[in-house]
Amino acid sequence: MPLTIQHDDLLPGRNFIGGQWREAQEGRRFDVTDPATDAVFATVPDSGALDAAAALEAAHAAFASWRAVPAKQRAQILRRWNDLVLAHQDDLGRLISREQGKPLAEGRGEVAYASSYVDWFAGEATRANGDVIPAPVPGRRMFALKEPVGVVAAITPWNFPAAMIARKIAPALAAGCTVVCKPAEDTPLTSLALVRLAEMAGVPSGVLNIVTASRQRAAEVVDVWLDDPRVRKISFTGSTPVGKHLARRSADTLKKLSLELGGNAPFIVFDDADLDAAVDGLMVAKFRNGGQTCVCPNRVFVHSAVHDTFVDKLAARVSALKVGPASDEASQVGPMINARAVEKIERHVNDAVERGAQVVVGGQRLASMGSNYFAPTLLVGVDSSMACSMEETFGPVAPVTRFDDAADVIRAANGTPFGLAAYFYTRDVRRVWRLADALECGLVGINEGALAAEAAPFGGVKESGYGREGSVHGLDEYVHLKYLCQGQV
Ligand SMILES: NC(=O)c1ccc[n+]([C@@H]2O[C@H](COP(=O)([O-])OP(=O)(O)OC[C@H]3O[C@@H](n4cnc5c(N)ncnc54)[C@H](O)[C@@H]3O)[C@@H](O)[C@H]2O)c1
Ligand SMILES: O=C[C@H](O)CS(=O)(=O)O
Repeated sequence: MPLTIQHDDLLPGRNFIGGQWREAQEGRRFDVTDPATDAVFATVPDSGALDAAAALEAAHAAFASWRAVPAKQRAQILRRWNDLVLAHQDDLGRLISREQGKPLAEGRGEVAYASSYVDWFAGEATRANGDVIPAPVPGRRMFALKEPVGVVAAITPWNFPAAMIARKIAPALAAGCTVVCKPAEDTPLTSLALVRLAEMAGVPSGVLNIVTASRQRAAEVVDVWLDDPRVRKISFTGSTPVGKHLARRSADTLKKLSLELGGNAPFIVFDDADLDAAVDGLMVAKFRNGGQTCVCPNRVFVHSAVHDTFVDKLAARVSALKVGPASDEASQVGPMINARAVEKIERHVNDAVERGAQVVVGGQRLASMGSNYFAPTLLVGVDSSMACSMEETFGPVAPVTRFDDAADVIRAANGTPFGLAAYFYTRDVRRVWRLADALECGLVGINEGALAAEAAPFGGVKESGYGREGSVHGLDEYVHLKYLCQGQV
């Protein structure tokens, strides 16, 4: 099925600054490619410092009036945005699949997922309650108010181009903040389409601004925002090295930061687990988006007593996965995002094999399909010395390690600088709580492979970052508390 868009006005192809669709001031553009074919199918502005500064001016100018808009009205605008997102679910799903490569069902599913955050934060806008504090001394009244922090810079990755934008922009607007956004260079079109729908929903001029830039110019754009004291918050999802750079560079102006960074999730199968459920959970968690998800299991630990049975069941499922372009409705695993991604996956598999792992399924590129395809892969005999155990592979590779002792596997699971997600399967209720306490991470799947939900707090610990998106805590990332103390009462 061709991934064509029915509504051309979803493809503005320009930056949105101060309520106007504009070319980059230096007039440059860069290519957007279809990862299924490597064909260029669109171009967008290759912005620089001038565009970043203009977006910031617009956001700063709009802040005073936007924060004064009653919360109920901000919520209504967000709801209109959400209605438009859902009304364009098919087009947006096709756009995501076209520029990101995920199967069409996942593209459509991501639109619904993105929408769930807009809907959620429309509700949260009206519940940004403060506190009335019992005064410890007579003659005083004490209050804590929630105030929007100011201009927010949102910097997003390519793997969930709609959901990551929604998860940042919706709470920022709900709180009364204005936004400058730089989407990932691999997937700018979905972000521009969402901003176009926000414009149609009535988000006022200057409140939401977006500038696109190539990989080479991303830092030039973001540095303008990092260095300017008027940007009060950076909300970033992406790799840990870039997250650390943002934290360092924004230190001089002491901005508030949310950093949703890389993971290295363990997936542990105990000897008393329901093995069919564990295989189901691993398939969902590992192969969603071709393994390019920050919460994907990156290390699979299986108890020796069930190892061979589990591996046999898993091998049958992995070999049955249908790889293909998103334009084929039957595809379950699409192309990887780009050549760099495939090179990393190949390096991890080759390194594992050289160090003694065995390939049970897959293990190589699918070059006949295109340059960005890698076969769904199952490795056994993996150990902690291998690159695939230490670094996030971000691809369709399930590396299995055998274990015998619960204390050892907890140590191994925690033996990484990262701490985003972890999963385990067991029927022992005491073990459930021991593991839930012991695992060093922000999200735990207990006999469950699908974790994310707008109502849940999403975020990591250690070098997976800090801050939480979604849930009743998500809005707090975009407000500060102001304490009022009234005397002579
Ligand atoms: N924790 C989470 O919620 C979460 C969610 C999705 C992705 N991720 C992580 O993101 C990574 C994959 O995404 P990616 O490759 O797009 O990450 P990335 O860090 O390379 O890029 C993310 C964004 O940062 C921008 N960027 C790159 N270099 C920059 C610089 N020097 N200064 C300013 N901005 C810069 C990019 O243009 C892009 O918009 C993985 O590690 C994945 O785990 C984490
Ligand atoms: O890649 C990271 C995500 O945050 C995706 S999800 O929220 O887990 O769907």
